[in-house]
Amino acid sequence: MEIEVGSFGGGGSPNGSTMAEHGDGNDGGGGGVSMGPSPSMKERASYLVWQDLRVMLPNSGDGPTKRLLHGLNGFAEPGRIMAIMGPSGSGKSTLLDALAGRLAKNVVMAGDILLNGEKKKLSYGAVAYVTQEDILMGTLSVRETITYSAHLRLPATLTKEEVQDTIEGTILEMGLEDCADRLIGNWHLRGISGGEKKRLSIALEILVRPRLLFLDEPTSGLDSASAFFVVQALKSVARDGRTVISSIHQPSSEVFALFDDLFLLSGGETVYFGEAKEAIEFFAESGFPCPIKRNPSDHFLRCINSDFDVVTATLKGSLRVHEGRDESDPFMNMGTAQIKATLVEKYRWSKQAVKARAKMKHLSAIRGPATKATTAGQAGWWKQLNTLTRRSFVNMSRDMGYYWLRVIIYLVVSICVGTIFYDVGTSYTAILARGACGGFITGFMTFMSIGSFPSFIEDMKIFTRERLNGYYGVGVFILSNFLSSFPFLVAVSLVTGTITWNMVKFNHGFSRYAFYCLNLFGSIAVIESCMMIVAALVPNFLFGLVVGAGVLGVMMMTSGFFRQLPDLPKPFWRYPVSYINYGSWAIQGGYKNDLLNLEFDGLYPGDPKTSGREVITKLFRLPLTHSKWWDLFAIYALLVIYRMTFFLVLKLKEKLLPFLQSMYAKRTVHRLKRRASFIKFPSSRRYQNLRTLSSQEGFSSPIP
Ligand SMILES: Nc1ncnc2c1ncn2[C@@H]1O[C@H](COP(=O)(O)OP(=O)(O)OP(=O)(O)O)[C@@H](O)[C@H]1O
Repeated sequence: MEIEVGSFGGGGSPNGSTMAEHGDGNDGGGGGVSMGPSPSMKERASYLVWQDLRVMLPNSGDGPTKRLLHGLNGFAEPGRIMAIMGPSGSGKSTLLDALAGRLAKNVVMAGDILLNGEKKKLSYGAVAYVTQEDILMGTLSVRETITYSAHLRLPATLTKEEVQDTIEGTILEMGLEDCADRLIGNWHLRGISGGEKKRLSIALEILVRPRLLFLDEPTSGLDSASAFFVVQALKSVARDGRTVISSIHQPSSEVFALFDDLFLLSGGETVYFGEAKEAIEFFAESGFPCPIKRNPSDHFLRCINSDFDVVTATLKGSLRVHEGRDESDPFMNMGTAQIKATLVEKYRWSKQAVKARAKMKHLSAIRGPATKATTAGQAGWWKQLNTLTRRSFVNMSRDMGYYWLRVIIYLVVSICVGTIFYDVGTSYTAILARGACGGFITGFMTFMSIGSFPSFIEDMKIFTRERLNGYYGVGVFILSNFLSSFPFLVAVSLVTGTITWNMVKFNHGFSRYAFYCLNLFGSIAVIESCMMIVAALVPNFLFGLVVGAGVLGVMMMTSGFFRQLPDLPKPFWRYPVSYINYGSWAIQGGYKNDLLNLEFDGLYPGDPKTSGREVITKLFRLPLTHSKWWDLFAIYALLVIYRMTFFLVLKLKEKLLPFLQSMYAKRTVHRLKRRASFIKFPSSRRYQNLRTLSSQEGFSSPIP
């Protein structure tokens, strides 16, 4: 039997707990009276059912496969909010990630996930996911953050007023009106509180009214009042007809009372799944009643957290425990492993499990609107580019560490260079001085771009979060990043170029000055791109800095200043490294720009003058077969190539890793299947061992 979404309000559910009938969980117009969900709720309704969901960590060797989730069954309904609870390491995040299609690449998933009756794996942009860490731009205010997000994701067909209404409505819904105009805050700006940040993270995800909302421990690190506020806000999101699933760690009793459903996990197994308020009854019936004054969630976790075994074992030897020992306390007489095993077994035959199985069967037959990406590609490409560029520019201009600090340092170092090489002249010794000064400016001064690395890392974090939620494409991000940084790079190049040019008194003429600044700009822009690639590949602050510095060091050494280009070892260093190194082109172009029509004094008075041409070809051993403009062109071509490489790196990270993941998964499954077929007709000697192995790996075994 197939049932249309929304057609169940009249009591088609086996246990009568459909969305329309949860008085506290819907606002379908009836305030708890069974009037059925509103049309908009019907459109948004998402029923998620998971059957025999297993997640395994395959062992590449012959060791056993670690099972992270053991054949879990469950469902989530619109209008309700579900808590996934369990001790640390019990598999909460793994379950959440499996349902949201965000599992790590190194694990294998089996089983079915049905969304409105259709078997599918949710992926990028299909659902909203709020991560544990709040990844936000600290330089923006709450309203600005939501506004930029709205312009990035809301359909272009909406009018300005409608967009504004959505923004203000979301701010109100998440209770952010008091802090709407405050900055979020970063290392040098005091900003909003942790609870407000979390509500802002949720606001960003509910902006486009997703049908399914996943949250990974949204209350961690918050005090009880903030945690209550956050979950209360989630409850109102669910009441709007959305399906909300959240992992949660040790909620207070007030917070726990807000959840409609509870999925209790221990060691990847279901300890309890059903209505949250029935869990107390289940535990009591299983022989582990919750003491009157204890927070139910604390009690549940106390029962199944094996870490307590260690604590109890330690305390058992101490006087305190002997004196106050209560033999009737099950925790003193049973280990948590035993309690957990009892609960898992009892749950299997409990009335809650029977009810859940019937409900799953019913929900699996529901057919609703197909799930499409909630967010991706809704705003037009140009609008996304415009919005991202503006947002990134505002961030760069407000973040002291992004460019301003660098502009100041460039200014100071330029003055230092200008005073050290002041009016360098055309004496014999000036040949070396001009070469060294040019080498320093194109080599070391551009090296200082590494100072932006921490900001790049932050940018990459925001990109990753937004990309995973399907906000925009890789190309838009890369282009907007370059466009927003453009004015700052121009400023840095002009400041450095103007000061050093005038103080050192390089070869005069406006076109030479323009070339000098363009050379500097191109070099800095290439280094920025190079650093972005490093930030994408090594998204760790310290390692990234080390790798970035190493790459730039190699570029400096192969630019032709420390070791002349013809002397570089031909394989590798000369070809191709020096050719893909902006520095070698920058130095060649810079020397041609400065030296070509100059004449230098001889070593001793009366010695013939040395032409700039001779200096370039004989002393610096650089070819004059192409003009300085070709050198400049090569730098800008490298800039395009580096940006394209950045694009490819991001794309490969996004596409290649899942591909390798599925290849690896297939290989592992194939290996396990081969073993399973091998045990079809086992010799009696091996029978018992293989049976154990097969059941350990979680694959249905042909062995009876
Ligand atoms: N991608 C992975 N690779 C290796 N091990 C993993 C992976 N994902 C999860 N695990 C392991 O699976 C177990 C469950 O991890 P998970 O993060 O789901 O637990 P959790 O209940 O969310 O814990 P916490 O509350 O501490 O976040 C842990 O032992 C963890 O080390």
